Amino acid sequence: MGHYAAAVWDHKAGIEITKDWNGIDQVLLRNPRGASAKVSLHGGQVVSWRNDKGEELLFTSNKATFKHPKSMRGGIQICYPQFGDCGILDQHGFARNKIWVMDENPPPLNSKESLEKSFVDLLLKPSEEELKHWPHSYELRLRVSLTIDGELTLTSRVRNINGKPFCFLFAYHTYLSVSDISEVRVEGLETLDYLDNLSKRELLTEQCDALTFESEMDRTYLGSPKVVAVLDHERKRTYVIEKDGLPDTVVWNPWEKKAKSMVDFGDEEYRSMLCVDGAAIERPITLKPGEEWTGRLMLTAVRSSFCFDQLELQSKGFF
Ligand SMILES: O=P(O)(O)OC[C@H]1O[C@@H](O)[C@H](O)[C@@H](O)[C@@H]1O
Repeated sequence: MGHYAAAVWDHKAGIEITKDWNGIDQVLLRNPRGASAKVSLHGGQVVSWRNDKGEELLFTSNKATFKHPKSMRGGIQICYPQFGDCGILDQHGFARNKIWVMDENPPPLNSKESLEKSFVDLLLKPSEEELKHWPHSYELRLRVSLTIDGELTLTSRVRNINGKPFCFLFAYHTYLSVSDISEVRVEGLETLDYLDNLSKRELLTEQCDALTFESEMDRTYLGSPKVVAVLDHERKRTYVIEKDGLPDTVVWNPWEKKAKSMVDFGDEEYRSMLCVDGAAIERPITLKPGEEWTGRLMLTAVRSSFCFDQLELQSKGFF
């Protein structure tokens, strides 16, 4: 890291503001090695994450619509304050459909945080109109940062501004780009209990050594470990997904039949994506007035070969 002086590469130096097709601001984060990430004020959604070779690591559907207020199919969506359809709000809550605001003078989140990353802070607060539907005063601060190694970190802080205690669920709905779903294996979820969302959230226990995919899957793994790995053999790439404050992991692939029923998703696109979401779903988070919650997701994409990925995962503390 030595020769990238903090003064040359601070969080502002690596930032560019662009507009999307609807004129809504997007923030492009870049690092000196050529990796990048793009975050939209529409939904606070990460719409792109590229490595230093310019390869896109997140999936976006070719049929995705970029029309406010509908969220875009792909990237990383913020699901808050509801996950799925269990609640009074629209599926996955309202955060992914709102226009967020960029904080021009973001505070330091903690003293240990290095400036040698480019980052942006987006804010979401309820309007008077929104308080009629969900009467809780909150501030949601999302920090998206990109390091010199191309690691992408999303840190969300929810604060109860005043009033009464409230509860919420949260998920980083993360669409990973994969070569072919039949070549993919997820490690770290073996032996865990999960809710099967395809059979009325029935509680089951994972029996397989590693997850592989042959049909539709929609599961919430409970009390999952801090690190989960998604291995893509054909592309020789391993995604390492690390999380804090997010006890659950959702794994979703719509497969053929559901893909055909989704208007903003191609019939065959289920082959090239997999959603693995760090989440807090089983136990709602409760905040008393003035309290704050933090949930963090760190994504790394490493080159893997049969032996090498063992070493990489080891160095990440996976084994
Ligand atoms: O179509 P949406 O609202 O973006 O949701 C997509 C999927 O998101 C997943 O996280 C859920 O587990 C699935 O049940 C859901 O179908």
